[in-house]
Amino acid sequence: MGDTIFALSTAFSKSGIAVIRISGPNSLKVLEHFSIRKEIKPRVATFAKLYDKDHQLIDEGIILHFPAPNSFTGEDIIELQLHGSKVVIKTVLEELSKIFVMAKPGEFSLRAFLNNKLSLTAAEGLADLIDAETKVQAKQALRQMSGELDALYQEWRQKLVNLQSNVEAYIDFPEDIEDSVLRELSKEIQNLISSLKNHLNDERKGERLREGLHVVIIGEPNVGKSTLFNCLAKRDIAITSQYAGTTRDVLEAHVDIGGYPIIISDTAGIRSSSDPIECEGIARAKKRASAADIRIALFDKINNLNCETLSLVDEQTICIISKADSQDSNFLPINGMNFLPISVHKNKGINRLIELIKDKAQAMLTCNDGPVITRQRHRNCVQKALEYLLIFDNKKPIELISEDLRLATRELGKIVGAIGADEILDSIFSKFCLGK
Ligand SMILES: Nc1nc2c(c(=O)[nH]1)N(C=O)[C@@H](CNc1ccc(C(=O)N[C@@H](CCC(=O)O)C(=O)O)cc1)CN2
Ligand SMILES: Nc1nc2c(ncn2[C@@H]2O[C@H](COP(=O)(O)OP(=O)(O)OP(=O)(O)O)[C@@H](O)[C@H]2O)c(=O)[nH]1
Ligand SMILES: [K+]
Ligand SMILES: [Mg+2]
Repeated sequence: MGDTIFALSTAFSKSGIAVIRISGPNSLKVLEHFSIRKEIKPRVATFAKLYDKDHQLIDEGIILHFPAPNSFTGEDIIELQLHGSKVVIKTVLEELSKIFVMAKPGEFSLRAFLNNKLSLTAAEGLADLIDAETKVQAKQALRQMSGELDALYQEWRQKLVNLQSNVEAYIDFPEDIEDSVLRELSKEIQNLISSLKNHLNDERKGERLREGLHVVIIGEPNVGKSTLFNCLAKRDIAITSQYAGTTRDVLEAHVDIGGYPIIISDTAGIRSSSDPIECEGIARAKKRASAADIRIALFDKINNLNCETLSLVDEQTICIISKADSQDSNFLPINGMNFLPISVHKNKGINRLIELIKDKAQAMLTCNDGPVITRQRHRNCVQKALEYLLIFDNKKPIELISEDLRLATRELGKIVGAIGADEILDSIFSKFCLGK
């Protein structure tokens, strides 16, 4: 630590206001550097002018001082709230680099974590909030920022620490340990095992919510896939035409459906083809279809349903009759399946389709109880902790029992940052954005 760092915390683009943050023991030096003469009172917004060494005005702005330890990072912070002009931003950053060090991505949050201002999972939640594209994603991030997930893992970890210290009391006198103590220990461990298993058995809902749900549109050529794709994306992304075989590459759009993050893909029409490029497109379409969470299968002929598309239909597939321009959008039961007629051209059934996607997303992404795993990192650690608990056997020598408990504790410690190996912190914070 030690260094005083700075970064632009807002986006580098033309904007109303730009915020530059400076954090570290020497941050107040910035006042002298820009010849700011006004007294800057702690935590009070002060209007001031910034000058360069030749007494030329750079900009006028608002200065904030958050004295340590009562700041976001826990260090002395100065904020320069300037006009969002690229020239102003560039000039000020250039000046700051003469006296301070440019912050690395996530370095402010890393310092906040190291100064106990943020738990590790709360810092991850903060990064998720910034990355969130929909309300439900933001809600999950805010829950994690509030410390729920941290509290859960800390509670489990503390239980393990207590159990381990109970066991260790007997290490030098293993013959003194009574059966009732071992039975109690077994019981506690079985309880933890079932809590951890429960927590892991979540169908990756939290992670999927963070990443977005993959929905793919499939069907034979010319059924109107790209037309529907553009309609759902509310943008003219894909080329549509009357010629079968128009789409070759998989196209993607991020859309917000009822607060749920959906990554929707348009694909090449599936048919047998001798054109090698079209064949590659079809192979990609099939691959994407099987990897997706939800499929939307389009058929434009009720009486002659395309077999190859039908073979890709499963529980998580929404079956659509497309180009149903003169039809009501009520489900049609065909061969024991329900087909929703839609028409993009006549705007029929589209809202119903959106509702269907939303319902499926809700079912796949909503966890009812307790804080959830939101990253693979959490899952890996909980899984490993579980594995150490599963090999618990109260007939083992006490030293071995104690060692397994220690290793399980360590895995939970990694999630909450109690085991703060540099490489763990590096891999987490380096993915944050600059200035955060
Ligand atoms: N201008 C500005 N807006 C911002 C931030 C910022 O750094 N600057 N934030 C940056 O992420 C977020 C707010 N987060 C913050 C977190 C803690 C403190 C802070 O001063 N904490 C003190 C006092 C807490 C209190 O008064 O309750 C502390 O923790 O001791 C400030 C902002 C969003 N908005
Ligand atoms: N009448 C009518 N025509 C439609 C509708 N949706 C799409 N079409 C027409 O169907 C034709 C094919 O549409 P596309 O969206 O290119 O079909 P596609 O499934 O993406 O085709 P490929 O990419 O070639 O597989 C175009 O002429 C569209 O205008 C609709 O709701 N009603
Ligand atoms: K087409
Ligand atoms: Mg197409």
